[in-house]
Amino acid sequence: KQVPLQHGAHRIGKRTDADMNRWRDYGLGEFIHMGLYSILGGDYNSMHYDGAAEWIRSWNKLPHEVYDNLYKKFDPKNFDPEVWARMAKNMGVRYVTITTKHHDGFCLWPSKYTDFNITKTPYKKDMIGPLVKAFDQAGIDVYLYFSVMDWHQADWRYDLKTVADSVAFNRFKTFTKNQLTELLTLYPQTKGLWFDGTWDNSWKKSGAFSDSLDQYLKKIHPGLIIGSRLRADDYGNRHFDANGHLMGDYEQGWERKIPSDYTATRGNDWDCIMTIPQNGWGYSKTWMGHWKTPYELIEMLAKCVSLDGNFVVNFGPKGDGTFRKKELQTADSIGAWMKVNHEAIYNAGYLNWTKQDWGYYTRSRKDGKIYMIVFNVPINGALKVSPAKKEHIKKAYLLQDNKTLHVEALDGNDVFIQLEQKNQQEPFVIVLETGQGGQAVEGEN
Ligand SMILES: C[C@@H]1N[C@@H](c2cn(-c3ccccc3)nn2)[C@H](O)[C@@H]1O
Repeated sequence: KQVPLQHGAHRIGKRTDADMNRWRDYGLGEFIHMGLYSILGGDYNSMHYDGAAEWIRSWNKLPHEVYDNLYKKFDPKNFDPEVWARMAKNMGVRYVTITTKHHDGFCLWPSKYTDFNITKTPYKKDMIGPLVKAFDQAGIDVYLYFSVMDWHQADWRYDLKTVADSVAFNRFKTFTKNQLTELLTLYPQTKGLWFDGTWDNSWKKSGAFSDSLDQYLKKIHPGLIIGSRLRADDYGNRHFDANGHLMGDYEQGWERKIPSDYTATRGNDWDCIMTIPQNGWGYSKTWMGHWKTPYELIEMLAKCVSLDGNFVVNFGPKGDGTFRKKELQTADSIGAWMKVNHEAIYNAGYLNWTKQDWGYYTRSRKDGKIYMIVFNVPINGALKVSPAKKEHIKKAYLLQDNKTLHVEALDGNDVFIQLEQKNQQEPFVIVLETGQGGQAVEGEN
């Protein structure tokens, strides 16, 4: 039963314009967290903050004014936007999301709405403009991360309990709208805005504003892509309105987690953003716990694309503007794999065949070609494939060298695909050519 809403979803079902179709086909993306927190790297006074490094300002051992005065030290001397763009290109990403202002309120662009910005630092120069230009020239689409929650602004409120709260928060809303207008005006190449810091009651009570802000931003920047983390509906629901419809162009809730299966995606567009360490987005001198290997990240990428999503790997450059070695190596390894196997990732999505243990299926949205991205080769070297009804496997071959593989018919239209050499050292892709109807391969007599 649907309830009447003033500020619910603007559209039911996927956005199908050219900009969104391009977004849907990205496959692989990159997130970059750079800010004052990058200077500390998760440490202060030789103590290590074991929360997420970009949240160190919230640590009771670090006085707010000490953190806020870090702007006097912000000087990424070794920052080179071309190096950042080349690294992304080499990794094979097709979109990048960069922090313009994180929760701490420090702006990496010359905002005229607050002095807490990069022009007041020893570095002085705008970082966002050169980055947008460099990525744009590298053919990588740019999205701008913007935190609504802003710990530096006196008018920010976690909740609206009094009239005074609402008066202050109204000023804050105007400030927010002004900064967003400024970003879209200064950097018109931007394809979308990535909102964060919208989980508090103050914003949940501002559904009408978030609705009008979304519409305003799309009016001044047609085609702009905004995920589901911006809006709240009439009742403070986020991501999905009271009628279960997604508010936003894609579901932006998958932070460090991946849908278990296709049903969990509710048939919406979505992407998953993922840290290489267990948690922590800004640079941290000591990565706590497990660092995901390139193969773990490639498996997450394959799983996301197999479920019609994109996968976005986060990097946290150091305060000097360079990346730690481990991150460069990770980008390199993923890039090497993508060079050989990108056909199974770009412009590819969900295939409704039964999931098998050896890995993930993707189907090209361009030509319908089917890919098997294999991570787990069974002991007997036989990969089971159960096509949907009426689909038959005509041919199977390795993407990397076009080597045809033997296909053995089983019951119905199931087959075993036989692998000769079982000593695969890394995830690999098999291409399947299918035909409709008829017995595609000779059964073994
Ligand atoms: C993209 C990531 N989102 C920010 C974040 C998420 N959260 C958060 C807050 C409440 C519940 C769960 C997660 N806190 N900060 C992280 O700091 C990083 O920017």
